[in-house]
Amino acid sequence: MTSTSAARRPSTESPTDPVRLLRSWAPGEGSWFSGPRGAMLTRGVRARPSSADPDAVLACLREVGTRSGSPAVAIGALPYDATASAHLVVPEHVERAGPLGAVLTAEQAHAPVTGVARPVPEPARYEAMVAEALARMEAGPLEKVVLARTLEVLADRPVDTVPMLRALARRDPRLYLFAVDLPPERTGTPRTLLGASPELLLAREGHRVTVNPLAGSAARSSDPAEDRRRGEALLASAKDRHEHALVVDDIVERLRPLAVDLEVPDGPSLVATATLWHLSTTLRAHVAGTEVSALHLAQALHPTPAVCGVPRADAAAAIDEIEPFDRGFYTGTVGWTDARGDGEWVMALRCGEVEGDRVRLWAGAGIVPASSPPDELVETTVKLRTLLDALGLDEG
Ligand SMILES: C=C(O[C@H]1C=CC=C(C(=O)O)[C@@H]1O)C(=O)O
Repeated sequence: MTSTSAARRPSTESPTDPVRLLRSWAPGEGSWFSGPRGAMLTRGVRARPSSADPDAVLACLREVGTRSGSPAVAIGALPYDATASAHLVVPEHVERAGPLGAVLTAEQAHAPVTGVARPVPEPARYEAMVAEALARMEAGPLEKVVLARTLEVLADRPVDTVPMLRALARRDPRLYLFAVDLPPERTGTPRTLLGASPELLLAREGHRVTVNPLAGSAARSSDPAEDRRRGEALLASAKDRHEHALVVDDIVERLRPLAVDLEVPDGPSLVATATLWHLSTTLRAHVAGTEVSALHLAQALHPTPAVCGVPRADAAAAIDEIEPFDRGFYTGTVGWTDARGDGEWVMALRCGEVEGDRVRLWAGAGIVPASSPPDELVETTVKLRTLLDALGLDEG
């Protein structure tokens, strides 16, 4: 563990206005995380855990807590590839508030970003990637794989992440909104991972554990009757229910050795974001003691088949071989964990990495034998809109 100056005292955690809190987020100064359980703004760096190993993080949090006399939190992001470097910090200040709710609707839209967005791979190549995954499924043990594509945006000026986060909050404040400073990669330019994810990997509150996988998606419609029809069709779709069940089964198998009283609903239900319907299952369980922290549980589940596939090793190999880019933190997990073992970790989806005038956006789709390449391309295009709209860019 490395420590930085403790010149500023940590704030005590007090109830506060979530909108005021959101408006005080500034890139380079700390991180933002919010969802249905509340919002968190952090500032400064008190310590950096030496690794993302959950025991090392818990030990670091307990040491910082003892030294500072107040409960410590670690916040950050873990990459898709568990062998790549995680980014976790123990902030100097943590301020919490209730959920954002529908409170930013009156806020002014910001000036759109202008620039060019280059798809990597090209859309036709993405369809070929899906076709290749389908061929692998016919030939071998692969049952499901999530394949992604990216948009590389080059803006005509440095991109301001403050209005982007506010735009995400305005559009759908109930999602998991995050903005995490990442260590600079090129020429010291600050990097921010920013997103509006609908998917909770795991929350631990005391002994209670909640897991909420999503898999199976359909684009929404502006016509209410058609919108409802699409939601109902998704709920009835054998292809999407299968894609979803593979995720739930994998989570149940990995959670069972770590938790008790596991409750698994009989079937999925529908949830909606501004652009998509998803199949959703909320699983609940209990864990004993603080030794199995939210971070332990998140790492035990990650990467679920909502972002990787089944069997995991075959899907990971297919992703490695078929996708022409490094996922970085996309399809990793973003969140926080504290010294009591509580925490929330969400899937890093509907997100982008902003670095000066460059933004990289990602979106993926779960491929199962009944998938069709053009439909999966459309699904990724709809998913990319979340961040494109936050940027104010038309391309997609
Ligand atoms: C991989 C993504 O979504 C996952 C989460 C929800 C639904 C999904 C789907 O229907 O394919 C994906 O598994 C993404 O948004 O980039």
